[in-house]
Amino acid sequence: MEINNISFSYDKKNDQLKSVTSEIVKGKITTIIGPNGCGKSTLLGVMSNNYAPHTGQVVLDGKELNMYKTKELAKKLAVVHQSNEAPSDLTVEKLTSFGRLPHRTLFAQERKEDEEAIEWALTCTNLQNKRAKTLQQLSGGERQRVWIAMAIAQRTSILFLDEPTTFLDIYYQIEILELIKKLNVDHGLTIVMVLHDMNQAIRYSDRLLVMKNGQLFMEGAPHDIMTESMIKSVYGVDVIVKHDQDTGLYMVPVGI
Ligand SMILES: Nc1ncnc2c1ncn2[C@@H]1O[C@H](COP(=O)(O)OP(=O)(O)OP(=O)(O)O)[C@@H](O)[C@H]1O
Repeated sequence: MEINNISFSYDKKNDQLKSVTSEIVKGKITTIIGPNGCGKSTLLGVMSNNYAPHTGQVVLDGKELNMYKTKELAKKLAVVHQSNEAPSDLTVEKLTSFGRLPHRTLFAQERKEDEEAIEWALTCTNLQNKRAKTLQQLSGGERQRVWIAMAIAQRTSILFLDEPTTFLDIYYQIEILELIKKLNVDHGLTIVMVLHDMNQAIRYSDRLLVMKNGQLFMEGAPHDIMTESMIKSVYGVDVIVKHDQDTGLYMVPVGI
């Protein structure tokens, strides 16, 4: 996916994205980081054709995003949004099956291919035993896995996740990030996610897009770009960057 000179405004006065140019590399995990309000979710929204940029274009597989029909794009790209709501009486299996809608025609019966995709999604997310449960019977971590199951049941090669670990305790955060990694390594999904935790971003990403004030401030491999001066410029926070033989690169905030 190519992101070519994207500018976007919600109110047609101030640009929330300013001339953003980048590339999402196939088969890699790319994480968008940056301070609150810098435009991470907005960029994800433009990259999934939710918002139309007023300049520039996003090109997926050689075709501009706005040239795709909704269903056609939904066969290539799935999104797990920041907050999700569903009627509380729907079961895990039913919600997961909604991921198949782009592949079905009106009134069509579920086909073998749909059943297989749903089973695959439930297995990947370890929800087979929870399939008959409703959302309100699940923990926050399990609920997040249901939204991921629904998205991957779409069987796309690209998966976007906006802050997938928010509101989860550290155990469930790691569980979700390990699941995302597995989807990337074992199933070849191209991942683009937004994260706030920089140490998790370093650990789970091949590439980082660092945003500041609606602009792409820097991009590259975590080891190349995560420096004390970069964090200070972007977040205004003093950090110490450490290299550990076992855990790799990590950073410790020391003040503002
Ligand atoms: N629907 C909207 N209408 C108008 N302005 C919006 C809308 N959504 C976001 N904004 C504004 O656009 C800017 C970028 O917001 P965005 O949500 O993309 O930032 P973010 O980096 O994802 O923030 P956070 O880390 O807090 O989730 C902010 O100034 C925000 O107030």
